[in-house]
Amino acid sequence: MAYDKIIVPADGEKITVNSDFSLSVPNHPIIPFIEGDGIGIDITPVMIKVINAAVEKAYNGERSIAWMEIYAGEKANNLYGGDTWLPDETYEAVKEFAVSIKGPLTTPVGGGMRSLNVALRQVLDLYVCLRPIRYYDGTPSPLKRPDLTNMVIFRENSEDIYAGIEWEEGTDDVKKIIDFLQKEMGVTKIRFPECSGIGVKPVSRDGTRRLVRKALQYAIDNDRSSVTLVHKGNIMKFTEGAFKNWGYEIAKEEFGAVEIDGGPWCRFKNPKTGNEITVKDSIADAFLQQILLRPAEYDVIATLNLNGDYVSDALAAQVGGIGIAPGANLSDDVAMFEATHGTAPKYAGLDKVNPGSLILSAEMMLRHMGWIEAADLVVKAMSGAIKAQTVTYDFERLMDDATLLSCSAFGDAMIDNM
Ligand SMILES: NC(=O)C1=CN([C@@H]2O[C@H](COP(=O)(O)OP(=O)(O)OC[C@H]3O[C@@H](n4cnc5c(N)ncnc54)[C@H](OP(=O)(O)O)[C@@H]3O)[C@@H](O)[C@H]2O)C=CC1
Ligand SMILES: O=C(O)CCC(=O)C(=O)O
Ligand SMILES: [Mg+2]
Repeated sequence: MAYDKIIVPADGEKITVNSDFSLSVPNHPIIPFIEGDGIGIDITPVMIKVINAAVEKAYNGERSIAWMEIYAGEKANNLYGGDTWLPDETYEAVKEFAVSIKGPLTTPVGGGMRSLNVALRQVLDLYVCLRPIRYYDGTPSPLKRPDLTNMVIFRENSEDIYAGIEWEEGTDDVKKIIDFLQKEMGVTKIRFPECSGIGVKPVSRDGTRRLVRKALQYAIDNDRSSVTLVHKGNIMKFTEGAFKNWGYEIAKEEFGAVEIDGGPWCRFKNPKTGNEITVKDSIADAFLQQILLRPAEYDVIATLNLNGDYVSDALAAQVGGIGIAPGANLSDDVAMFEATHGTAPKYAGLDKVNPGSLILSAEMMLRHMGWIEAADLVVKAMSGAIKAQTVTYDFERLMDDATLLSCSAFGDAMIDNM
């Protein structure tokens, strides 16, 4: 495809996706990246420097990444003009090059444009938001035993209230919807119909099944002991409650799970290891206290979009905060990696924040590409820098004798620890 503002590096090659969705990764793959708004300007260059160092060290120069900048958010609007926050060619590049990484993008609250982050996920149908949560020794945490938190979140990424179907209070449209609900659907429980906004929450059987299928398969491939379906199905019966039912349904239908003690919990044998995998569920409010009090009882988590958003930041806090919380947005053939945190605007351009979340997202990207040796070096570097207590402000303020580093100096400390 011919691009307008995107410059495709001449010294790189495309990653291709095979018919079984495995990747063919050349030695010099082109990886598109979005710098991101706010602290994107601080963390993205540091991520690139650390990843380049890990790849160079792991493969002695035989492999390298050809980074290709693509645009979204403020930078896209400045470059393309005409209110272009997410150019079509950005979507095209993410699809064409199969593996990419992005910094955070700003979303205004209460009005203005809808989330660019969500748009990327929905337009490209990146239906899994994968967010692993693990503890690095020496990281400051509010828990006595943060090492017991080791979970992997599968957050549904394409539906739920993130579909953005809502009508603003006071508009003709919301009046029409409220009229319809009252007159045609027999709804009597809108407490203040004259001054309500209305939102719609679509949750589907197909959307749930494809997400839970990925979570169950992940548990098999990684020899994990349980998958917990997190929902608020006691209140939202036909969306969150249905998510729970459809989750159990696919575990039984496709993975051969059988109910334990009359259900609904069920269990199946991991076909690769012979170990048991328990499929269980938890109501979201209780789950949020369970993960603090009994984290060891939870492993792989499958949940809806909004719950997954809340649970991601909450779990990240247990093991050091969103400064080191990585993630990926995945379809069957496209992978876009991104940090769990946002643009943290008050810190933008200060060379202050923790680049760890984006660097660990890139670590997931290397693993996805099969560049395991480089990924392992990134993990070693992160562990080493934290153990040496050479850390950014977010950790330093919670540690006794740590050395405070800037964002870029932390990247250098990681490289020193490879
Ligand atoms: N995927 C994405 O692109 C996302 C985008 N957003 C968007 O980002 C904007 C800001 O959102 P906001 O709610 O403030 O959430 P943020 O995640 O941007 O920041 C909240 C707080 O988290 C801490 N934090 C965030 N990033 C880091 C980091 N790299 N290192 C250390 N600490 C960090 C800071 O805490 P402290 O103040 O204690 O130092 C910060 O004030 C909004 O427009 C939102 O929509 C939000 C989430 C994801
Ligand atoms: O899109 C946004 O602005 C917020 C997204 C978010 O919080 C997340 O993906 O965790
Ligand atoms: Mg979030």
